[in-house]
Amino acid sequence: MTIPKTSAVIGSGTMGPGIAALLARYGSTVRLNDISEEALTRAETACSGASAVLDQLQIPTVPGGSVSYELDLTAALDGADFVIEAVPETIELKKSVLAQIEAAVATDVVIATNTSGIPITDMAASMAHPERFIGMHWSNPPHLIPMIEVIRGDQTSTEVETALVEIVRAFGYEAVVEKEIPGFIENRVLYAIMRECLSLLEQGVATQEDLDTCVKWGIGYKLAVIGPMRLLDMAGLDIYTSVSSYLNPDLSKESGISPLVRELTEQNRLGMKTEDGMYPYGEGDVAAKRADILRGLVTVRKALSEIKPV
Ligand SMILES: NC(=O)c1ccc[n+]([C@@H]2O[C@H](COP(=O)([O-])OP(=O)(O)OC[C@H]3O[C@@H](n4cnc5c(N)ncnc54)[C@H](O)[C@@H]3O)[C@@H](O)[C@H]2O)c1
Ligand SMILES: Cc1ncc(CO)c(C(=O)O)c1O
Repeated sequence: MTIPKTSAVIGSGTMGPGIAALLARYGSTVRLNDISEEALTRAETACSGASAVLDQLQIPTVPGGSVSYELDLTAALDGADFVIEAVPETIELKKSVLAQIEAAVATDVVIATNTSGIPITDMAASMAHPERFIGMHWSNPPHLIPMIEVIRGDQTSTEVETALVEIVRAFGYEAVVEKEIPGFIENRVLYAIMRECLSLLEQGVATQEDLDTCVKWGIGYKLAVIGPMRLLDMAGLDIYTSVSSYLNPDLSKESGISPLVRELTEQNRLGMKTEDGMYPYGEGDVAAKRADILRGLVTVRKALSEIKPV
């Protein structure tokens, strides 16, 4: 299966609209569903914005694609060849939505979940046809970040995995999770980085600004061109052995929530969504930062697409 003729995206919050816009760009007829009419209204603006970004990336429009906004789940799923679930990250809700989806589609329709890290096998436990269920973990913003993790559950069929990899390759890069583990690959690496950064901040080793500068212009810049495994070869495994022998025992072993994040969350200082978090945001700052982030991601994506993979 390359790009499915008819797709349904269930959940139209942060992730759903960008996913829908990308599938439509590649020619799929997409129905975007949500329980909230307000979310669907916002989604129209979000999809237009995502489509404009795809224009900036000069992603060609495959004829026939579209996004429609459907409050009724059954109508959204009617005739769908492919379904992506993108509702909030609680397994109980996801299981409930998956049951509703299964009741409305043919038994061979591939159902993918955009979960950030809940084991696929656990989610599939209550499904009638778990063989057609698979993890498809997009990264935010989904229409810009071309890497998508593909995660089998214990009962996911090989055919479904192959079909999903083919879909991802039509517009991006797949990273196949060979052994199911919470957080898969991307978020385990990201959360290890976040844990260490938060630990350094809490210890007073660095400020937010210097942490961001160090990671962006030191590690992030380098890792955008050289993956960590290639970097090991470039640095030399002997260097890694020497440094990790004293450094690994000293890295953060925080197994709970960062005390600083817990404190900020309890104060409802959640970040851009509350205009205060790791950084304060004045009037208009959030919209400006989001625009700067999009511009930066487009510029870097264009540059990366012009270099020979290392
Ligand atoms: N936000 C991210 O950075 C990100 C990145 C990758 C993956 N994810 C994962 O994607 C999923 C969605 O995340 P999000 O950030 O878009 O969440 P979100 O809270 O922004 O959006 C979820 C949407 O689902 C809707 N919804 C709730 N119950 C529903 C139902 N029964 N049927 C239909 N819609 C329903 C909500 O109204 C909301 O609009 C989660 O599993 C999350 O972990 C999030
Ligand atoms: C902090 C954080 N947590 C989860 C995800 C995706 O599952 C992201 C992301 O996609 O950027 C993230 O930043």
